[in-house]
Amino acid sequence: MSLLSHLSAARPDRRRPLRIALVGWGAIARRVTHLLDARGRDVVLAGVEPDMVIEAAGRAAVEPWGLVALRYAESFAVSSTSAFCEAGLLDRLVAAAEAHGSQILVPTGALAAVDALAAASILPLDSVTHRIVKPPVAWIGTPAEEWIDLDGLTEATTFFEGTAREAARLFPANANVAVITALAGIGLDRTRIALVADPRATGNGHRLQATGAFGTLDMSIENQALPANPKSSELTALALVRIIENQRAALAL
Ligand SMILES: NC(=O)C1=CN([C@@H]2O[C@H](COP(=O)(O)OP(=O)(O)OC[C@H]3O[C@@H](n4cnc5c(N)ncnc54)[C@H](OP(=O)(O)O)[C@@H]3O)[C@@H](O)[C@H]2O)C=CC1
Ligand SMILES: O=C([O-])CC(=O)C(=O)O
Repeated sequence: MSLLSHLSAARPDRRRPLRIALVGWGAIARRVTHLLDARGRDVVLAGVEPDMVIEAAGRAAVEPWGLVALRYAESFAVSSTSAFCEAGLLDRLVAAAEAHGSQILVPTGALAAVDALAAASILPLDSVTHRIVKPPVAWIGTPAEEWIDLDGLTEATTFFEGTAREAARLFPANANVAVITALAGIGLDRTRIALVADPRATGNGHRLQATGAFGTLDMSIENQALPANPKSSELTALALVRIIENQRAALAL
């Protein structure tokens, strides 16, 4: 076999439909399935032998499903990135990916400018801050309920300031993005997070600011929430669709 034909036999055939398996059947998974269906791309939901396993379930699902997925599939995409605030969990998944030649994918989720932050982190970064603003309804069922009067708020109120690790530990359903910021930039313990309840907010807002040798970054995004879950943004589902479609695209963006 010539070197060229050997190389071409080794790479995945992107003309073959992508077989995906979804873990979780909530707001994000349903929206992703609907969008993929509506766009008519060559993606097949597969119960067995998937190429890609996509977690859109919850923190508890990440390690058990990740370990199985990384053994049998090419890639495992994680939505509940707050799981990575648990010491050692990400290391165990990375070890599994290395052992089996598979890959952990961290979709950009509800966030923008993650690519720029990750590129910027090749040179030293001085600071990274991330402010998450959501309407009071999105903070129901979280510790915010005990710290502030969510029903009686008349103005935007910051109820948490701390590290990305602590934000993800305390707010698993609202601060997955804090971990994405941290992984792209300066880590869970140096990334500063502010969490805000704003009675005037109509969606979920993120402001990411970073300084370093690359220059400065200041990104704001106002996301529509998913109707089925006000804690989760539409962009999270869209980012998953993008990463899924990119697996087979001739032009990946
Ligand atoms: N990375 C990011 O930017 C973002 C990440 N997220 C995260 O993505 C995940 C999915 O969000 P969303 O769809 O809105 O959440 P939903 O609550 O709408 O849906 C979660 C689904 O996962 C199922 N589920 C929960 N735990 C497990 C488990 N251990 N194993 C298998 N299935 C499980 C639930 O089943 P049942 O109903 O039976 O409990 C439900 O079907 C959440 O963890 C959320 O925090 C959300 C927004 C942004
Ligand atoms: O959807 C969002 O805006 C962010 C979110 O819930 C999360 O990171 O968990």
